Amino acid sequence: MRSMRAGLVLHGRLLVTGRSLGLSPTRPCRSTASDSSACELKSKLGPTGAPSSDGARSQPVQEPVLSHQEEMMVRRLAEGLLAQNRASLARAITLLESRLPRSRLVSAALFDRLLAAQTHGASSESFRVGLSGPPGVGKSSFIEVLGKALTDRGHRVAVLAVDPSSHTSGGSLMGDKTRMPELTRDLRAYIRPSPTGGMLGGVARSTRDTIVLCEAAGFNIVLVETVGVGQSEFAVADMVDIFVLLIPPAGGDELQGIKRGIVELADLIVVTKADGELIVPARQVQAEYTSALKFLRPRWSKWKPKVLSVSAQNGEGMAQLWEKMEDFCRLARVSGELTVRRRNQCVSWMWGLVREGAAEMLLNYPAVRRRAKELEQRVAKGDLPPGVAADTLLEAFIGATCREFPLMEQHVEKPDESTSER
Ligand SMILES: Nc1nc2c(ncn2[C@@H]2O[C@H](COP(=O)(O)OP(=O)(O)OP(=O)(O)O)[C@@H](O)[C@H]2O)c(=O)[nH]1
Repeated sequence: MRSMRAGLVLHGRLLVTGRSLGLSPTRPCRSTASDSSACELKSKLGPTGAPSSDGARSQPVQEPVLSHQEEMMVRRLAEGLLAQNRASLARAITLLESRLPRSRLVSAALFDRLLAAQTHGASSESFRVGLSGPPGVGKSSFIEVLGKALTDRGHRVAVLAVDPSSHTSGGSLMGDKTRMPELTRDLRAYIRPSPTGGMLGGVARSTRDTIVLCEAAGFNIVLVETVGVGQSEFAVADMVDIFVLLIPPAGGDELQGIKRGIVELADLIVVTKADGELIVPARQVQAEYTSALKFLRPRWSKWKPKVLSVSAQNGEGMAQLWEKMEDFCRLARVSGELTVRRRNQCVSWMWGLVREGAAEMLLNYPAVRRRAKELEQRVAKGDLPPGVAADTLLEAFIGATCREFPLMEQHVEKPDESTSER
């Protein structure tokens, strides 16, 4: 606790802005050893934004107290979510995606309430599936068929579509409901595009929290779909239980638009469109990947990545694929590795947000921003080693915060080593 306080004093701005962003003061995280989902509910806030991106000064400290209206909103949303009401889920996600400080405050309170209702117990039963593949590989057709098969078996399926290109192309291609017409009409399914503003690795920071909200609303299978753009696949792989890479039935990674390193992250590789004339090339690609995987170090003690081929057009291979996914889920649960993976993901997500928030905060000081430009140029020319430039920039940041909060300097305490970042 002491070290945490020191951190807050040292970065006085964090204290101020963290509060204005609605870091809930009410309760410490009550995560149990058996389930990291409580922490997921609790660690839902994105990076801080003060001073605001336009360089404006941060708001004065404001007590994160909800108005009566906001309290009512939180209660209604929580009740709606727990009653598996889709409209409440949609509203809760919209609230979560908002970057307005009050909205963050309200959504933090909502997560608090869900935590209090012990909904995290339910999410430990959920299964989070990441799906990625190059454009045109057949993701929507695949999800439509798999999703329908799952809802027919009684599962409740949420599909979160992350399209990192949507903020530049102006619209969310992946959110287009015509892509999965049957699943869109299915009352046991819920499809939602994830916006990409304020991205972490190309994935909306709210995507991860949206998974938790969907689980609270009773969706026991969450499919997170991403197109292979930027670093989005890597970010998605780090927020799911199983990561499935879809590959088209054509040779060569580059030809297929598959990024280096992504194959290593796949727990399952699925060659799509294995029908008609494409059966033979699909089987060839399957064989190529099967032998390539032999040389990779498995990420799980009880699971070796597998390669399958399927056709969304005629349904061939889809049942076997789901069987494999279930095998994976069972093994990962029984071995306890799933719990460990989720916990590690929470921690790494937290640090990712801290890094992103700290960089944002740092650059919001005009003086630091100016210094950064100058240092960048010197580093680019080779006049200054990057490490020295980074230290100089951090010093400029500390100088700026100390100038702003002169009393803070006197209170700077040595951070407790046991809790410092690894
Ligand atoms: N033969 C065959 N074609 C398929 C199959 N699945 C998808 N396709 C075709 O492949 C094309 C792309 O399919 P989509 O499902 O839209 O692929 P996607 O990866 O979602 O594409 P984006 O929306 O561009 O990311 C379409 O013309 C589909 O008809 C399949 O199982 N067999």
